[in-house]
Amino acid sequence: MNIDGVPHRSVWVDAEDGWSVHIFDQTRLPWAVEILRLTHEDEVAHAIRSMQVRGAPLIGAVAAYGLALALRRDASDAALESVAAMLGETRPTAINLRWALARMLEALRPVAPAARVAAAYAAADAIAEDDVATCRAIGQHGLPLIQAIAARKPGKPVNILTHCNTGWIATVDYGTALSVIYQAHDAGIPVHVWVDETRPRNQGSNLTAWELGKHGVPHTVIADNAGGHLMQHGEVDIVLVGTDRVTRNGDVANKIGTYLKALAAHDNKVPFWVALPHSTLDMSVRDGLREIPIEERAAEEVLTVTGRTEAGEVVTVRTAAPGSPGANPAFDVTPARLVTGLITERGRCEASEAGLLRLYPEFVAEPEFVEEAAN
Ligand SMILES: CSC[C@H]1O[C@H](OP(=O)(O)O)[C@H](O)[C@@H]1O
Repeated sequence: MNIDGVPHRSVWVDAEDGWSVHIFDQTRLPWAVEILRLTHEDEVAHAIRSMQVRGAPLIGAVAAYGLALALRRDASDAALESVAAMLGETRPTAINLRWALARMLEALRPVAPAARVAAAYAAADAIAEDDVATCRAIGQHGLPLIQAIAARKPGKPVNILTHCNTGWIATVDYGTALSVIYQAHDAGIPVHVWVDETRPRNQGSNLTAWELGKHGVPHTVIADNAGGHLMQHGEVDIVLVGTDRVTRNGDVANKIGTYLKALAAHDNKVPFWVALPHSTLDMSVRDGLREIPIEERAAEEVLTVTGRTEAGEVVTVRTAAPGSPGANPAFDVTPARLVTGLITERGRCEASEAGLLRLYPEFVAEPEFVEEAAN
């Protein structure tokens, strides 16, 4: 995707020094496009924890580069293992983080310390390039869904509801659910996107709306609680969301509020599709509700809101009553029974073990749990 016509990526190695890592500060978007130059694994860990960088596939890619940064100072076995473990603990729900670090460990453990830095950057680059190709392919496999709806309502926009941000800023490029939307828009299909604001961090109103506006995709920001009403009144043709972890039986962990959208979609017979790259699969888990760790973030995120004043100052203000406590589960789990289907880089399938194994036959044998591989 582009920013103002400039081809862009969400993470890149500095072309001048060849080793520092650049990301956007997503806590400053859409009000300012600020680039952070990361030079130490602790800066990477902070960026992930604070959501300066966020998005399941992207945090995996950035953590991979964070490991490369650490090895520049200490490429020992002990450093390799301890930094991978530290980065793996920054956020618990998105399996992509552990998937990427497991891939890095698999690539680097056999390499002599003296050759590890070059190998680490090569492995991190491979993860990033894999994500770009994967997310582009997700868009291509999702496109027929939009085309089929458009064919049934010629000349009218396909109304798509999406939750959180699953665009190019949440991945290395293209996005997941938004990759489908971009490809439909770029193919000339009239689309309109209902953008859930996605409290508490407003990834929808801040990031998805910014991305869609930059790309000229018609959209409307709505309160998180409006989606069910719109579905009841026939204003939503399809729900398209991303995910942070899909289990072997098709359960879907995603941003808090996704489950409620799935319930409303089910009740109104609106197709509910989930877009994901292979790095979001956790085929060692069979019961998402009981086994996927749900990140509990600071209550402050619920009790406040961040925005820009008329004077252009970005501020955070408390919106909740003084003294009231808050709770902030950052994800929820949508059971497979509420998911119409999964859109992956290999094609579409039903949200079930049989569906996933048809696309990913290599997972027939239960794999070692990814977390164990990363530790
Ligand atoms: C393609 S991003 C997938 C997923 O990640 C987001 O979580 P967060 O904003 O907390 O990093 C959100 O759940 C997206 O659906």
